[in-house]
Amino acid sequence: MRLAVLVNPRSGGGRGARVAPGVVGMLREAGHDVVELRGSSVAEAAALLTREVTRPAAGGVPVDAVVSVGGDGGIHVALGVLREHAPGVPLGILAAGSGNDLARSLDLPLRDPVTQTAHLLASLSRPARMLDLGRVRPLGPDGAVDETREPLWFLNVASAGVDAAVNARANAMRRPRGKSRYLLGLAAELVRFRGYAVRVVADGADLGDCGTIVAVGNSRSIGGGMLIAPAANLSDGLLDVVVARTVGRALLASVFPRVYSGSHVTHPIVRVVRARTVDVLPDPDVLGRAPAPRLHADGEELCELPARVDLLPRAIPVLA
Ligand SMILES: Nc1ncnc2c1ncn2[C@@H]1O[C@H](COP(=O)(O)OP(=O)(O)OP(=O)(O)O)[C@@H](O)[C@H]1O
Repeated sequence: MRLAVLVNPRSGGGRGARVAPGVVGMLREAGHDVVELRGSSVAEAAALLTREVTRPAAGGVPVDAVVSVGGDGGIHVALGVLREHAPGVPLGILAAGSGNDLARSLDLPLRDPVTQTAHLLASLSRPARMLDLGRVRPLGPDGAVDETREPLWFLNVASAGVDAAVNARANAMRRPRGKSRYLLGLAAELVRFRGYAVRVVADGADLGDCGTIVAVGNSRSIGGGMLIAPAANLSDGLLDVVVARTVGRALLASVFPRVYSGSHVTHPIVRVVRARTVDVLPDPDVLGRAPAPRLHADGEELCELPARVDLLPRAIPVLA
């Protein structure tokens, strides 16, 4: 098979760069024709992959699968290119990031690159799993989808509550690497927490003040295994919407750690609903809350509010 391997050298504090040569070597030894792509930025990586997957149109050799060596951000880049230029080409995942939440949800091996590559090789001979693809579209002032903007894609969880604010903080940090960034970000956010002015409408039902947690889950975890939407299923055609109303700092500090195990969903301030279409809207700041954070997903910033989140059911083939 011809495989395009997109390496994110920055992922996992350099783990992507370290494991890539061994991964590519094993794939070649197994008889695959591998082209390794390494950009120094997201834009460069996307351009390299676009060139590779659009070669067939110019009479070149078609790519049979794209493999992301990186974290959820690396997968996000590959996903955007595949969606736009080669929607039928399956995506393989070699988890080499800090959080690796999609790989966790798919029960892929996370640690030893030899085991990971062996798993990837085996998955190449099985039919791909068709996963629901999360779509985010900014809304215009009239409340309708702004058709002048391109849709944004995600596989894990789209958020606009405390988890998005923590994500924004973690992304802005240069150090430490890995999961402890999220903890530091959480501590910094908790100190000044006063709720966010955000409201959620799920399949037409207004869920009201959602000033603490707004998580729209296609899959279940964020931040390296925090089970924010513990019952989310990647191929059920539905979004698991997990929200919590505005609460004080002390209550938030006692409830939020339960996200690690997923047991927050049984707390009275938390509501979970399943929906197909979810509008995340700025709320008038009547309670002295902070402006809502921008919508984040797969560890990346997506767009400002208001925005509509929905799914394309079983739209993305993934090797798992
Ligand atoms: N192919 C790429 N080449 C260069 N930079 C990339 C590429 N893909 C993503 N990036 C950038 O690198 C950052 C980190 O990527 P990634 O998410 O893969 O690693 P991580 O943050 O260590 O893992 P995780 O998201 O699973 O916690 C992304 O936020 C993005 O800005």
